[in-house]
Amino acid sequence: MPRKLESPVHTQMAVAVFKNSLGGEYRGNQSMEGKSSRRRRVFVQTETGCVLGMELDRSDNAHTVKRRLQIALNVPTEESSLTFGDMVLKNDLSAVRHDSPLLLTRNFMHRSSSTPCLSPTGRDIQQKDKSGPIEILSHSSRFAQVKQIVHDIVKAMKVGVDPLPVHSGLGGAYYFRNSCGESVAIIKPTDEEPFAPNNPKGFVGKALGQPGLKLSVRVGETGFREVAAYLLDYDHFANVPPTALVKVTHSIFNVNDGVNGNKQKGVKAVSKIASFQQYIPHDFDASDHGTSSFPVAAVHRIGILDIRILNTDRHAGNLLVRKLDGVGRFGQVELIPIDHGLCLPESLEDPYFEWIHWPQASIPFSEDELEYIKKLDPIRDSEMLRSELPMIREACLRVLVLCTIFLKEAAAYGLCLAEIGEMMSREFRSGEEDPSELELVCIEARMLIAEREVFSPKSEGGIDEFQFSMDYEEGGYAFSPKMDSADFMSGSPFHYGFGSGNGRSPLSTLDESFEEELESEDEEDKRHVGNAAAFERKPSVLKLSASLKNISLGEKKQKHANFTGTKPDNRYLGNTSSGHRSANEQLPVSASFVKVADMNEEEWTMFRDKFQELLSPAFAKRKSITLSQRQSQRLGTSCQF
Ligand SMILES: Nc1ncnc2c1ncn2[C@@H]1O[C@H](COP(=O)(O)OP(=O)(O)OP(=O)(O)O)[C@@H](O)[C@H]1O
Repeated sequence: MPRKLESPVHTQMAVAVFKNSLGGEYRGNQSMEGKSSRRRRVFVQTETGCVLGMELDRSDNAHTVKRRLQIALNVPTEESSLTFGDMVLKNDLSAVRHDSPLLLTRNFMHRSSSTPCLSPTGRDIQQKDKSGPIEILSHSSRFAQVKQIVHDIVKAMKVGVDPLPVHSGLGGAYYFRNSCGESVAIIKPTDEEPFAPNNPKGFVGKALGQPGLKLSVRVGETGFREVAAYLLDYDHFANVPPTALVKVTHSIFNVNDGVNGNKQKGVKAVSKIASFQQYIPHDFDASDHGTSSFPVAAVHRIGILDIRILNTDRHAGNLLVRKLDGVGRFGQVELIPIDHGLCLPESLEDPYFEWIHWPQASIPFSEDELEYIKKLDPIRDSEMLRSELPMIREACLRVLVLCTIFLKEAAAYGLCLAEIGEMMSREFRSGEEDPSELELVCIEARMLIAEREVFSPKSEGGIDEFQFSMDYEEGGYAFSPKMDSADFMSGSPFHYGFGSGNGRSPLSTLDESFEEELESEDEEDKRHVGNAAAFERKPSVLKLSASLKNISLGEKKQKHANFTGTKPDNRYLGNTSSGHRSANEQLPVSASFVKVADMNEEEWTMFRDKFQELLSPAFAKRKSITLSQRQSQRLGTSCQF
């Protein structure tokens, strides 16, 4: 055994800061800041939620990290990968920054709720944790407010003020309090999200890293999205409460026993990676109150944020309302947007914008709002997020870039919030889901760059090879959920707070995905028909561009069906998923009409340019639809604002 692996393990249940052979003891953030850059602390999380803090030095590699995990947590680490966002870490750990959360994932595809939980019992490894009870996983000044709240909570914990569990919502959440007993923060551990191994409300069954409630958002990855929404909310424009990623240690947190998903009793302090958000005192949420009193500017600002981040979960319960005048008259309420865990999906998705039919959303943007939108720079945003949240996936950033470009161009064209939101939303007709107008533009842009590659003299394989690879490299569906629909239906909390506007819910998306999974098996058979058949399909693929050019809203479904079969099978959009998982494992193909992760840098740049070019005709079409709708409904001057 290498010398450094013999060093003592400091851990307390799932808590640990692993001291390496350099012998230094971790004493919190301050001491790390003073140390040389040779030493970095990281937090390694297993798929079942155990967290081990350890200090790395330059000679460390994935193997040594895994060995330490094996010793400290008694978990098998063979056949597993150490991942950091999109990256699978091998020998070189230089990309891993101080305080980064890493994930240990097993390489087998079909994991289920019956997979034994690897949470340590604590008996073998109980030692004192050297780190503080709450540590912000960043030293950025952007989290100054959070730092102050953390300080207050730690003081309160020392005098015995304990957190309280939050009963609403599907995930595990806890109100942490100050010395006066007032709630000052809400903490949501990443391993207690819906379907995550330690969810306290019975919604378990998946490992961290697998597709979650939304198929394009992995289990355990909602925390960094909450932080991303806060970081992107420049000048506190939309009023997102200060949010950070933390490592937090407390006995209140939930740990399930792995086999049945039952709560473990008598568990001592456990460490979790969690989102930490300032608690904002409020009077009610937007589902409890008429929306007509909401200020136009507040609705616009939240809508602008939702569009940029493609929020798939802006239901009324995720808008807190505070009365400013004690009564809550028109304009005298403040809106606080919360719960951004399902934003920035890894591929274009159907967003959920509760505000879409509110009259405020049909009022044109103000000069200030247009100025704010004009100044948005999605490339700069991406760089900022990469630097503040190094685990963020490139696919999420590409979605941010596309949606921000879409917003900027649409606002400059003169579209209002409701029109932009509608263009991003899918339509459901006769039980079928149509791609949104935004997605159609993306499909068209991908078609055009694919055609360009086919006809380019530089194209190496020529048409046959190109077509063959399109047909054979499309995404295999790697994820096989073990829960059946009965499992999903069994918990009434699923009916809580979702999709009140259009009757859709994440549940229906899940059901659809199962159907599509079955269908994709048929597709799989069809794919293995050989090169000749693949070549046969070429003309229809090449014709798609032309056929989509004159697409109208009413024709969308039909045209799309002509292209892809009957469902979104994305022959342009998928990628191979082998028998082994990687950090960049593709999400299920059926989750999206448009993928963004599978393009290389050059394709992505070409795609972005094409996308931008295609926007103005799409906006013109939308404007004419709005006008004709207004005429037919005689709504022209009925607006009350
Ligand atoms: N920043 C905050 N300030 C005050 N209360 C909050 C805050 N964030 C969340 N809450 C309260 O906690 C409840 C649960 O939070 P949240 O909706 O974020 O959890 P969730 O498990 O993600 O819920 P859902 O299942 O609706 O997605 C909210 O309904 C709200 O009442």
